[in-house]
Amino acid sequence: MKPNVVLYRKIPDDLLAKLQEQCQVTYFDGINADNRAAFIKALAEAEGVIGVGLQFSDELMAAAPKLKAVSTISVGYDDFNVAKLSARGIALMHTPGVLTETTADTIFTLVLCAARRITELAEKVKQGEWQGSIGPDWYGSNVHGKTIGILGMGRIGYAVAKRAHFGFGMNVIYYNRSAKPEAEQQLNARRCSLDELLADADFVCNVLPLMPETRHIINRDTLAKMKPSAFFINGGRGASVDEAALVEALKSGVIKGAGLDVFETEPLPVNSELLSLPNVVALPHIGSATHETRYEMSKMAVENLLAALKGDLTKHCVNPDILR
Ligand SMILES: NC(=O)c1ccc[n+]([C@@H]2O[C@H](COP(=O)([O-])OP(=O)(O)OC[C@H]3O[C@@H](n4cnc5c(N)ncnc54)[C@H](O)[C@@H]3O)[C@@H](O)[C@H]2O)c1
Ligand SMILES: O=C(O)[C@H](O)CO
Repeated sequence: MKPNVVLYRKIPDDLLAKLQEQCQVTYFDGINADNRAAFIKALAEAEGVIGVGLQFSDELMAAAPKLKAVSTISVGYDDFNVAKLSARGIALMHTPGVLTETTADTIFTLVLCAARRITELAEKVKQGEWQGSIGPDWYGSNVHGKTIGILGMGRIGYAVAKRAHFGFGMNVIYYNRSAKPEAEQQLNARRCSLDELLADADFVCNVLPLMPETRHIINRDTLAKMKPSAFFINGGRGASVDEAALVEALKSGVIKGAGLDVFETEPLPVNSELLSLPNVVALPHIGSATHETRYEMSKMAVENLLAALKGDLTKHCVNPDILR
């Protein structure tokens, strides 16, 4: 008999067909207040779950007693409690690698947009405010030749650093749990302490995964250690930043500006003070959001789930130890 699977995010038709060939699929086009009860009901028979953008709470875990595998269509897996999944022998699969270069493109776009005030000034042009030759009040800051500090020199951190080093002649420093010899050899990157990075970087660029140690790693104290001319770029997770402290730092000139793809609450509430600050570039969590990359992520997530339901955890499994 085909295993029951609950899909809670739209995926391309050919990938849905592939999933349906091997599984009995119950599909939800995202979970909201109207369909949550039906979703919870469907979880009762689910051996597999696949989707993204939903906190997989204790309530949802309890509603899924037959669950064997969860496949998130993302590389970040902070929506899941890995220890609790592992304790129940449930495999957690994710999509590393396929989104690395696209996400690095987005993050570097934020570096450029924040430094050169691209969205702010483009808006002024549209509003008819470009009435003469521009002066220093519309100038930005150089990117080339500056120092970029990468928080989290993993796959995406390295891809950002590669762009900075080869494309913009930037000096690369990084803060990471372990040393990254490839970055040191290929990009002349230097590993340093968090404090050192904050003091030296012209662009502090967060690509750390969200976990207890990285929650609010950017806060009032760490922001105060940055240069007043520096920019903070967030391409990791919103909750790595104390947003109230960031707003304060941006308003009071503790730092110069920010480029943000992720936020503590998403979608970013329309009354967020961040939206009223001219020195903030805010994007709607589009790190990996290209047609090509989102297709590859869905494909990998479907393949991951099918493999995990057959007991194959050799690829893209966060907790393969459950087999021991
Ligand atoms: N904005 C987006 O759309 C988007 C897209 C993809 C990924 N992301 C985020 O980026 C994160 C990184 O993705 P990746 O593929 O580069 O992951 P990765 O695992 O390759 O890299 C993470 C790096 O952080 C380091 N690290 C982890 N915890 C640390 C700690 N406490 N202190 C210091 N270093 C630590 C790891 O050693 C690793 O080198 C994801 O977890 C996700 O949250 C965001
Ligand atoms: O972690 C990821 O893959 C991105 O944030 C997309 O959700």
